[in-house]
Parts: sequence; C-alpha cells; structure tokens
Amino acid sequence: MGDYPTVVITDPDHVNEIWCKQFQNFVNRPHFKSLDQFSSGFKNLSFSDYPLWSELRKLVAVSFTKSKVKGFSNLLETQTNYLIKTMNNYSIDNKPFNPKKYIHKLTLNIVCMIAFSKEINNDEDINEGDMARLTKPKEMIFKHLGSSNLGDFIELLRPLYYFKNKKFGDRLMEIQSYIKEIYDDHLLNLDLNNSPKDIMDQLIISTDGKEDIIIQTCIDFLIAGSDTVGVTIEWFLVYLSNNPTIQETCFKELFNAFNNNNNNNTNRNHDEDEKIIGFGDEWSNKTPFLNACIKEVMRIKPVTSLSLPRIAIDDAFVNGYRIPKGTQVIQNIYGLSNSDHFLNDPLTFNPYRWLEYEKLKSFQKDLQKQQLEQQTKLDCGENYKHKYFNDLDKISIPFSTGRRGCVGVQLGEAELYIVCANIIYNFKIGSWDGKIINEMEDFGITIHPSAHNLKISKRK
Ligand code: HEM
Repeated sequence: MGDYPTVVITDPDHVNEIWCKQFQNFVNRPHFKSLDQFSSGFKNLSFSDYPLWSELRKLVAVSFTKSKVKGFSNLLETQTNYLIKTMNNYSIDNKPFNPKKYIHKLTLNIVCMIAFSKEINNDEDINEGDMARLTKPKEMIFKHLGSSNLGDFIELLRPLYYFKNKKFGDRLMEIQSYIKEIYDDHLLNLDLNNSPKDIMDQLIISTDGKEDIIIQTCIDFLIAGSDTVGVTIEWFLVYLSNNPTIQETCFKELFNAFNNNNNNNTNRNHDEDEKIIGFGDEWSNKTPFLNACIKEVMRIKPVTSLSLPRIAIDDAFVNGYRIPKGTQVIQNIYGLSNSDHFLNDPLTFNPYRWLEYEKLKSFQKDLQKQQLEQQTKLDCGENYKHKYFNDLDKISIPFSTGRRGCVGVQLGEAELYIVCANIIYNFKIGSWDGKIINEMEDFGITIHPSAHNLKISKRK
C-alpha cells in the first residue's frame, strides 16, 4: 500500500503465530499521519508503541475484568430500560423505529459513564447538548480514519491532503476540549481517600496527571467502545428481522428461561411493562440459542473487519514466509470467518452451527479426530479442507486475539447480551416496509448496515 509493504493474514495458523507467539515483534501499530494526529503523537492506548502501551494497558485492563463488568450491571440495566421504554413508545404509536439513533446513544452513555462518569441526559436529542458535542465530531473522525487516506500511504501526496487533515484536526480538537473540561472537573474533585470512581480518576492517580495521555486514552474509549457494540446490535436486529423463525425460537427460549418461576429472574425494580433481564453468567447460560445468534452475527458481520493494523518491528519468519521489518500486517477478521475455505456455507446466517460446534467441543476428542481426518484429505483436490475447517473458535475472532486483542471484550459481550435479550423478550421486530432488510455492509472503521427503519410490536 503506497510506501508500506503490506501483508493481509487470512489463516488461523498465521494469526496465532503473529498475534500470539511472535507478539513482541508485532505489538506496535504503523505510524500513519492520521493515526499520529488522532492520538496526539501516539499517546493513547490504541496506537501507542511498546513500552508506553504496556503500561497503559495494565492500568486500564483492571477496569474491564469480568468481575468489574459485573459491577456495571446496574448501569447496563438502566440504559437498557431507557431503550426498551423508548421502543415501547414507538410500538404504541406504531411509528418507524430507527435503531441506530437510540442504540448508539445507549452504548455511548455506557462508555462515558465508565470512562469518566458522564451521563448524557436520556431526554437529550442527538442534535442537542452533550450528544451534539460528541456525535458530530465522532462521526467525522470515524469517516476520516475509516476511509483510505492516500496521504497516509504515499508521502509524496501528503501536501494534497493538507486541508482534509486540517478539518480532521479541528474536529478532534472539539472532542479534546470536551474531554478536557471533564478532566479539569475530575482534578478539582479528586478524592484520594476513596477508590477511583472511574477510569479517568484511575489514570490521573496512576500516571501522576499526564494530561495528554489521559485525555487521549479516554477518547480511545469513546471511539473504540461505542460504535463497535452499537453496530453489532444493529446487525443483530437486521438478521433477526430477516429471519422470523429464528427470532421466534430466540423469544421462546428467553420466555422459558425467564418467565418460569413467576418471573423470579427478571428485575422487578422496573415497570411491569418493560421486563428487564439482567446480565450475568447465570443468565446467559440459560439461553444457548440467543448466545449462538449473537456469535453468528459477529461471525458473519465482524464489525472491525480488518482489525487495527500492526507493524513488523524486525524481520520475521512466519510458517515459512519472510515478513520484512517495517511491513504493515493486517488481520483479515472478515475473510477468516466468511470464506468457504474455512467454513461450510459461510454466507448463510445459521446460529445452529454454533450449537453443533459447542456439542462437538464437549467431545473434544471427536473434534481432534475430525480435524485429523480433514488434514489427511489435504491432497484431494476439490475435497481439500483446511485443518481448522468449521472450527468456529479459530476462525471467528471478532475481538482479535493475543495480548493486544480488544481490551473491552467482557464489557462488549455484556452489553450485547443484555440489549439483544431484552429487545427480543419485549418486542417482535421486522422491517418497516415488510421487505428483507439489505444485508450489504457500508464501510468505515466499522462495517455497518445501511439506514433502515424497523416495525416493532410489543409482545403480549
Ligand atoms: C462488539 C464489540 C467490539 C469489537 C468487535 C471490538 C473489536 C476490537 C478489535 C478487533 C481490536 C483490535 C485488536 C488488535 O489490534 O489485535 C480492538 C481494540 C480495542 N478495543 Fe475493542 N471491540 C469491541 C468493543 C470494545 C469496547 C466495549 C471497548 C471499551 C470500552 C473497546 C476498546 C478497545 C480498545 C481500547 C482497543 C485498543 C487496544 C490496544 O491497542 O491495546 N472495544 N477492539
């Protein structure tokens, strides 16, 4: 790609070698101009180099462990309840529901609360107050980072991109000054006698107030932690709308899991009308089919389709291939999970494949035997099957893998579960015009569905 030699990796063995085994050599990201601008000189978690990255990652990772995420369950339930109430109004008024607008508000609110205790008023419109200050610049940043900037790859062309980069810089400054206000407020009210109330407090204490790093890392969470989850929920709604039988199976499973025992399992603090299923291992264990639907959505539409790029620090050998120092390495998450080289009928949305896989996994030996048999078919021309054929955990890696994989996996999974479960439990959903919703993806940093409206009917 321009000045950067680049390899795109679409093989589970090579992924394991680069992202896990040879992690130290591939830990850093390329130093593109736009990433430099976005991270104010690589001073955030997402784009910093080792060793600053390692320091920041340790500080931040403690806020996203499974037990920490369980502690956010009230926040997740409250935000989900707002969404269900809004959807309820749309169903009563029989109005078209635009999922993007409300789901992204929910995910943004969750990230803002966890990162710096900022709650966006539920009644606030997307074009007002905090929402307006955050959403517009965020969209522009997404567009800029998600489109190919030739100036990043071809140094000679950089001057031509001066004005585009300047506009990007202006939008960034809007978000930076928003977070700076929150930072100043945190400094003023820092309570050293109690445990930190959010990630920003934690970073202020641990980095001795390194303002630029703290502000940039909080921006990371806004960018990495809201749209990824929001867009995945949008895809979930598209596929369940387009597959009503699967939607009914999901609903029946939820109904059986949470309506038995006189609703003991649903949260009784909320209105009778909108039943809220809380998050926790014990809940999700009861709904294997819903879990399979969520996993299948992330397989067929992994929203960060090419992950975030890495760079080879030194010459490397990967399963017989030489990757020269300075090569950009791209993990093709989408290609891995959508290729018939690795999977049966990859373009069909089929959650049942996960149920079968889980069953097979519990008979691990059978799986190994099957893989061995497949390996022996290596020379059989058309019958050739990759040794990880249908091994879903190996080929579907929406959060990437290895030590620099997504830091927000637990939070992302918790949000996906609670929001998807509650929507299907409370409403029957379909396209507004009764037609199949377009499943082609629009490209940006994340791949997202094109704009569409849903018809939602309250379940009796
Ligand atoms: C469906 C939800 C999500 C998906 C599919 C996703 C996917 C990814 C992927 C593929 C990467 C690149 C990892 C690599 O370079 O190997 C990443 C990095 C990252 N994600 Fe996520 N993510 C999601 C949710 C979240 C959430 C909820 C947060 C936090 C609030 C988050 C924060 C981050 C951060 C900070 C990084 C950079 C990590 C680093 O460089 O150390 N993500 N994510």
